[in-house]
Amino acid sequence: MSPPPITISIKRLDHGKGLPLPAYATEGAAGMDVVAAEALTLAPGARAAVATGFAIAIPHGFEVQVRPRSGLALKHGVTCLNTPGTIDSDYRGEVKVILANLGDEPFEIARGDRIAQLVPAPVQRAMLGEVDDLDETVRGSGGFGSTGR
Ligand SMILES: O=c1ccn([C@H]2C[C@H](O)[C@@H](COP(=O)(O)OP(=O)(O)OP(=O)(O)O)O2)c(=O)[nH]1
Ligand SMILES: [Mg+2]
Repeated sequence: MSPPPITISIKRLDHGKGLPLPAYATEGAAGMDVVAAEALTLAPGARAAVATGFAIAIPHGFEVQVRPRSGLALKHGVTCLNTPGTIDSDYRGEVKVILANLGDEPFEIARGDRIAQLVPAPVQRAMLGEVDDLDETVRGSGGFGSTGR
């Protein structure tokens, strides 16, 4: 059983009027698909912060992750460069999707195209306890492939 849904306030900006709000495509979808509020062409190797036409207020203690769509990644090499993007609960500006074209062809985005998905998540905060020595482990400082392929 998943926890009960949280309510995220959403405000359409002027250039977002007439666009569908983010929505789950299927009953079991984890992410709400979000559409572009502007048309643009992403050249190979280019990146852009794509307008969505809305702003949100996330309840304290939660974030919203902006994740790529696998279809765009596999078919066109188009992904969210900063994946997963982080929308802070205190951010009130326009939500943007930072898309990068890692493919070989220019990628055309039309207003209304689904470009990413939004996944809310609880935020675990931490306090830092500064020490002179950390406890010892078998791994120690081994990392970055130290256990083999
Ligand atoms: O994909 C993204 C990532 C971020 N943001 C917005 C919301 C987020 O709350 C804010 C800051 O994001 P982040 O903390 O990742 O960027 P930063 O470079 O650390 O900027 P800041 O100094 O404003 O925190 O930018 C988006 O609209 N889309
Ligand atoms: Mg930040």
